[in-house]
Amino acid sequence: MVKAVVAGAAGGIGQPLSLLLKTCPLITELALYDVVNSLGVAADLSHISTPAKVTGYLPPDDGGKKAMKDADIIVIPAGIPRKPGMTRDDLFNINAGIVKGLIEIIAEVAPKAYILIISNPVNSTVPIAAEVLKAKGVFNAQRLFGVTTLDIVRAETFIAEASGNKSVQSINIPVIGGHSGETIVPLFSQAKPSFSVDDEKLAALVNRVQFGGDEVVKAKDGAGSATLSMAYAGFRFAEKVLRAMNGEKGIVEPSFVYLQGVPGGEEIYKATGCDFFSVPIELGTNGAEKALNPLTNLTDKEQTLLKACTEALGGHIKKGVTFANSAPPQK
Ligand SMILES: NC(=O)c1ccc[n+]([C@@H]2O[C@H](COP(=O)([O-])OP(=O)(O)OC[C@H]3O[C@@H](n4cnc5c(N)ncnc54)[C@H](O)[C@@H]3O)[C@@H](O)[C@H]2O)c1
Ligand SMILES: O=C(O)C[C@H](O)C(=O)O
Repeated sequence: MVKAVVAGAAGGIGQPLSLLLKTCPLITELALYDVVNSLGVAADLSHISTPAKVTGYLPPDDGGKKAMKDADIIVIPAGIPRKPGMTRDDLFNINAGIVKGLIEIIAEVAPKAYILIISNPVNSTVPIAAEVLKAKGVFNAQRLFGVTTLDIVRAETFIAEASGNKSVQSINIPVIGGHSGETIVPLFSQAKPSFSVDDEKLAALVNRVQFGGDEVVKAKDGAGSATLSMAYAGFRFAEKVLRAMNGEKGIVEPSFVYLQGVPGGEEIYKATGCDFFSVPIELGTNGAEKALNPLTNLTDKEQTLLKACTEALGGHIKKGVTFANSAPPQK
């Protein structure tokens, strides 16, 4: 029996993500929580002929607690998205409180759940979640993930386009660091299969992965940010976590984790000085079982990207930690 929850299920990401989760045979119960419209989304999805039993919850009568009670995996895309001209950090003032409130509920009613955070700014919301769970005495770094899969999905797509590789799904590329602008570090030198483009094209590819989110925000012109590609990416990561929970071996995907709480993460922490960092993670029945070190054999250009990443990321992490430890409990 596997209970999955989407918190923010009625939103632009939440709806297609819930649809994809409803199609996943590994899930037996799918609880949809939102402050609006979740009952309608749940009724709609409940007619689909797949095993997961779908239920919807709103805040009244402790709906959040009921939705998340004893969940095995909780995916969080709750919060406001960017409009043109905004940075992800501009979302902090609203989304920090939303994530803090949801994690407070999870700490109480589903302390063992795997938590996958999509809400931006991921570089700060994941540290907020960790601090809240620590304060409640239920933090398990192996079960807390910032979802950075969209950066990997973009890198795979853009390489396939640039190199003319027709089998995009065979491409593997680590993207490490954080999830915003210069904190996103695609390691094209470690792409499999390897590929080669001139320096100018490589710089353009790096830039496109780092600022791919802006491309969508601009095209949507005030109507939000990436939702469909994010739902795909969020499902891809959640499904890998579920398959690993189910005993499948050899599943690796980068994710933004608390390095010192994941085996193998300590040496990456020492090299970057960042408590939280996205690196390839080996997933298993205990969640993040091993952080794989991608920092050996970086090219000079990647070293430069890494320096810019760690300089910015440290501040984002600190902002989240400070907020978590100073804001009062959320209602
Ligand atoms: N990690 C990534 O790669 C990535 C990619 C795309 C978007 N995002 C982020 O995901 C978030 C959601 O984006 P979206 O386009 O789906 O936004 P959206 O506004 O369409 O949906 C957000 C949903 O969250 C709900 N919500 C708000 N407060 C809530 C609460 N306390 N509890 C439960 N639900 C609540 C809203 O009612 C809404 O339905 C944004 O912060 C966005 O920046 C992250
Ligand atoms: O760009 C955004 O604000 C949403 C998301 O983080 C993305 O990368 O598409």
